[in-house]
Amino acid sequence: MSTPRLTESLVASRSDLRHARRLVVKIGSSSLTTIDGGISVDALNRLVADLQVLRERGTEVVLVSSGAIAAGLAPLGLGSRPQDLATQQAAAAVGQGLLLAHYTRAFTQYQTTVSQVLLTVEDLMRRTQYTNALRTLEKLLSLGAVPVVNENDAVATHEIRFGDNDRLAALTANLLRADALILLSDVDALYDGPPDEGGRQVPYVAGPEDLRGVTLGRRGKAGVGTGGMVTKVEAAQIAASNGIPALLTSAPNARRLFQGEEVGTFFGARGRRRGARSAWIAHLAHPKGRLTIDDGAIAAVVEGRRSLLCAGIIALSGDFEASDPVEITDRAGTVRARGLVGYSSVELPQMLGRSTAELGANLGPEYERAVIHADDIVRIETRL
Ligand SMILES: Nc1ncnc2c1ncn2[C@@H]1O[C@H](COP(=O)(O)OP(=O)(O)O)[C@@H](O)[C@H]1O
Ligand SMILES: N[C@@H](CCC(=O)OP(=O)(O)O)C(=O)O
Repeated sequence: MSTPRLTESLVASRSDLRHARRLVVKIGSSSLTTIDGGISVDALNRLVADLQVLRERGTEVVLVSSGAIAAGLAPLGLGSRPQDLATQQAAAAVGQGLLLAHYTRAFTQYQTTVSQVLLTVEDLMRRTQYTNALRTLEKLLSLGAVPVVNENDAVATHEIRFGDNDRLAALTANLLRADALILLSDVDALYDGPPDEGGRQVPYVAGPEDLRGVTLGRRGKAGVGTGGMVTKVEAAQIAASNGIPALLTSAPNARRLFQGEEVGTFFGARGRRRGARSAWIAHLAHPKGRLTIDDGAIAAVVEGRRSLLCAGIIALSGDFEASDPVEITDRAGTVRARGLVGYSSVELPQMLGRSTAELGANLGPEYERAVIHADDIVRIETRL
């Protein structure tokens, strides 16, 4: 696998987009569909032409495209987006191939090869699978192919599916250490309230404090998208908190955005750029258990970035093995960090509250290790 790209993002403002080495661009169903719910070949061709502008100036592009379910509706004689999972999956299974055929045709005009990468959350939750996904995507990019990513809807279940492709795109941007995440929707920017009810544009979001007065709607007027603005802002926040700026605008504005014009909403990157592994711990790994720790341990682990020692653990729950991901909560139950635990849930109860020296003396020197090493802990920003 190639070396993780830990250098800072090259994108600090819209005008820096021209210098981006790698961008993850996500387009939602509402931007790819016609009024009757089918795929709009014109919209898709326009997007591909815009992405080609990026590629021609040397930017690697990964496209996260929704639209499989929409593309499958007409061939199956379905009038509108189905509500039940089985029919959605059937529509996606029919539509995904058609969607990719449209992309293949559109990119072929520019002699560009496309590839299809279908992911489930499971793929990114298990470390070996996420490493494989990363390696495949890196290889595709190095070979000059454009990865077109979507959720593997046909096999995903409610329990394991990504909330939506906005989140999938943010996680893909993290995985690939992109310079920015671009979210293209049917709305030209984030508004401080529903745009059709007089909301005003928010051009810049520096952090969660800028979102305090903002009302986010769930479903767009087109009715074909799944997440509305809530999931877009969550995705932007995931990226930004991992050092990757995010830009939100409408698909027709993409060209102007790529040229550095002041369109859309820019979510400034905060915090340190995390390696793919830290991002995995923070956002993907499915926690197998929970450790509740006291105030002193919160200060050491969350604020002081030190390892978690046994003496600070008040309670634990769950069934986990050594090296499994667990959540670290404070006394109030708020998740403050995640980490890869060094002991199993069978070993830990007898160790609780004891000092490292005591553990070494009573259980042997192999128990003198921290419960979670500082390198395996990722702090979680308090959610919106
Ligand atoms: N505060 C807000 N700012 C901008 N758009 C909003 C806001 N609240 C709700 N929306 C709606 O969110 C919609 C975009 O979400 P969605 O339909 O899921 O798009 P996509 O298919 O691109 O994922 C917009 O059409 C807009 O009407
Ligand atoms: N994977 C699904 C789309 C899921 C989704 O998040 O849709 P959207 O909110 O329109 O980006 C599909 O291809 O139809």
